[in-house]
Amino acid sequence: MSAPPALDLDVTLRQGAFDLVAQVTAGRGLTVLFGQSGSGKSTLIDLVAGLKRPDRGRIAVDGVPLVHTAAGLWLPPHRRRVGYVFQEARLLPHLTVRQNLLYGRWFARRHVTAEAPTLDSVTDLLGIGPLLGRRPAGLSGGEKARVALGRALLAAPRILLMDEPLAALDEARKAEILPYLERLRDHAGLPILYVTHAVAEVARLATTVVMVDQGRVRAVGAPGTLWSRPDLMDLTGGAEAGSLLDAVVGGRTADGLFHLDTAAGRILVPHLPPHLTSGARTRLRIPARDVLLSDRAPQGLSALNILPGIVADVRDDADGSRVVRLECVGAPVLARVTRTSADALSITPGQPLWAIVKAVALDQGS
Ligand SMILES: Nc1ncnc2c1ncn2[C@@H]1O[C@H](COP(=O)(O)OP(=O)(O)OP(=O)(O)O)[C@@H](O)[C@H]1O
Repeated sequence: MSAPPALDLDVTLRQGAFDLVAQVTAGRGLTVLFGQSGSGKSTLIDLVAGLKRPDRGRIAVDGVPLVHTAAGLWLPPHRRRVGYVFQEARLLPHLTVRQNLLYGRWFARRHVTAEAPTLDSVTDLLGIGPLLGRRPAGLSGGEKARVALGRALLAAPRILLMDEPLAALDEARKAEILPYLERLRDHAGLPILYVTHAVAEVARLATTVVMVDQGRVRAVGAPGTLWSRPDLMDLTGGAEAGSLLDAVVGGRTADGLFHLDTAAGRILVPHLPPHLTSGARTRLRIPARDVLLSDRAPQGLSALNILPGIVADVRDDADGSRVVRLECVGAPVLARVTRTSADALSITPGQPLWAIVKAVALDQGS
């Protein structure tokens, strides 16, 4: 028998004028709930945590039912074994970091198994050993966030819920936390449901994305797939929209450029953040407005990255431009061009074109 999904949710809820009808099945790894303000992301998290009750439906985590309205089942929050990390750390100010961490463990005392994380393993994973004797008031925002994460992990949850955990931090603190979130995703063996508005966090962290729109789930899939769908551009970023490509860091060219191998072809970049060494996996963003199109193989251009492809979709965008989805070998690349340029190339599905990539964004890590 195959393992049950990490999260299986099928609920309806009416709160005030807002109507939520959602079905979400998430596997392991980190699932991002992405959508505009007021679309229902926090409500979904609160339903899993038990802070809200659905009018109808069921929620199960790792095959364990938490809610099943038809069967009269509703587990209260403290019996769900769900770890919730809020935007603000909510540490207990009179306790040291060690005592705050063990406070999380105290709640889990009845279900701590041999596999449950220990104080040492969590301290190592999050790099908070040097903070153990300190009190929250003296910690930076990033340090507090890591302690709050540690406390949630020590409660041995079945799933970790994170509602915009980085929103209150400045860019430097965000960059400090992101590598720990990656380690958590890759090594803690715990499904994570993560709310964010930030495409940079999706690019860096998401295994799967659930697009939430006005109380409905509009699409579910890998970030690269969803960010290349022109029909989702109203949610994926409008003018800022672009493709997300999975990449593996390769070697360097004779003149010092770094290779990034993607399914769409090899991309060359002049710089890489230091944590991206050969063999590392990353995701790069190619803004659609930074892609030019040509109907013949460009010659004598200074651009480094030219990807051949076939037009899969072309549509008008609200701002008067045209968005073209090009299938480049094994991955799609979006280009935003003016209608005049699109007409000059008479772009139609099936046509071969070359994408000239002017800029590639790599999210900086530590
Ligand atoms: N207790 C409540 N009573 C009535 N309406 C509510 C209640 N809680 C939330 N809402 C409404 O439900 C909708 C969804 O809210 P929710 O907080 O889930 O959105 P969100 O996608 O998380 O938004 P944001 O990104 O701004 O945090 C909003 O229109 C909100 O005003």
